[in-house]
Amino acid sequence: MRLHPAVVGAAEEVLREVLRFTGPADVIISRYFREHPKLGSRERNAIAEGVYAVLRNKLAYASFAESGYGPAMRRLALLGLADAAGVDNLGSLSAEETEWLQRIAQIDRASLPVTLRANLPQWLFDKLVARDGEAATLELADALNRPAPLDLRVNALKWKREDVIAELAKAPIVCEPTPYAPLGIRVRKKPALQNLPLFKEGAIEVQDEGSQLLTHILGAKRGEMVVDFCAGAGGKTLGIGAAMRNTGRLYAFDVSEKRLSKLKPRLARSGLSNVHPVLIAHENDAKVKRLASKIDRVLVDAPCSGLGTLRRNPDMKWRQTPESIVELNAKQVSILASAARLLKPGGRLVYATCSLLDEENEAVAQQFLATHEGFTLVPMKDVLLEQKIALEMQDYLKLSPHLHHTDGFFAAVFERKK
Ligand SMILES: C[S@@+](CC[C@H](N)C(=O)[O-])C[C@H]1O[C@@H](n2cnc3c(N)ncnc32)[C@H](O)[C@@H]1O
Repeated sequence: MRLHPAVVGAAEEVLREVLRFTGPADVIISRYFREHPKLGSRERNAIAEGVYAVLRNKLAYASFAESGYGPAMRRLALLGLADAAGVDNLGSLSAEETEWLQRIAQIDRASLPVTLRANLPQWLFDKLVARDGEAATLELADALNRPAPLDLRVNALKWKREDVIAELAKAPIVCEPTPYAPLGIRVRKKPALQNLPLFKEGAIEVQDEGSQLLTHILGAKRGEMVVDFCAGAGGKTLGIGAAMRNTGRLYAFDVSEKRLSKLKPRLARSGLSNVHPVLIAHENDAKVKRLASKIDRVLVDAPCSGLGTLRRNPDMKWRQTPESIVELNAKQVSILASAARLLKPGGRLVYATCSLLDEENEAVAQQFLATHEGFTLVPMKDVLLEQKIALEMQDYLKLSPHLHHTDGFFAAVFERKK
């Protein structure tokens, strides 16, 4: 069915704003939809997916848009919409525009120069090629430039995974268990979940399989004292609280009141009563210091470049710069040092990011070990064995979309010496 002709102008307007990179693309898109309530759901979907397609393929599309007709922003919008909805579903195109889009569709992407195929900013492309080589970088870029599947986590307090899969099948929603995360479900298409009874009663949450694995790596147990240092809206907090079987005490720290406030309704749905959200001013806040040496496990899901989540947030690659990575790096080191003071002897500290860059990952872990004699590295392969997770890793967890079909994640586990 053809889309309303207004989608092209709307996509153009949204793109103009998004490509200024003054804020996250999802926030700009949601605001536009709030301000334009008459747009239908198919149109909204095509506009959002079309804008995301431009962000994913920006370099290649900019080169394609050197040919074509009409204003440059319209050409980009048409390329994105054609990718998201198909040329035949776009109404109101001129004959030349349709013919142009059909010509572009014939281009063999493998014949493009490597930088256009990768669609990464030059600094990032160069960094990855220097580390992994060109072939592996292109494979990684290809996986990062595709939309992510929809993964769910089952709330183990309330349901078993196989029962949720059977219940979803009745909807009917086609899904399967995730290969590595024991409570994960991968959904084939992207159905609306918000109105499902399973969602309303807190049996499921949307969470990438990689993110779920971090919760298991922390290994929190019944009755323990645990801190989720950078809890945000609580993606991982909810999984940790359930792993603790709603016992013990789980502090959810964050410096963002807005993000922590999004945790509240999720907590209410989850049935957890062991979680204590705590707004802190910074990582050295007195509220943190009060818990020094009292905690069994701390997760530092550090603020990072987010370059491992480009499947969901393709704008991040254009918004990050080498300078922003340096700033984030200083924050990561400082948060990790403060979090380390919380641990009891024998306690475990997990440092995690959704970055693909060594300077946010191994380099931070190695610097931590070099400056914290009281801690040792627990090799990731041992942690995964303890948790019965069938993933081949050495010292660290390194998940990558082209190898594991998850977002890109890194994790290191440290233990405070007894
Ligand atoms: C990667 S996000 C966390 C995502 C969250 N753990 C989840 O699973 O949904 C990083 C978080 O760190 C928070 N943050 C930034 N600086 C911080 C600091 N100094 N101390 C604690 N949290 C901080 C940010 O507000 C953000 O919510």
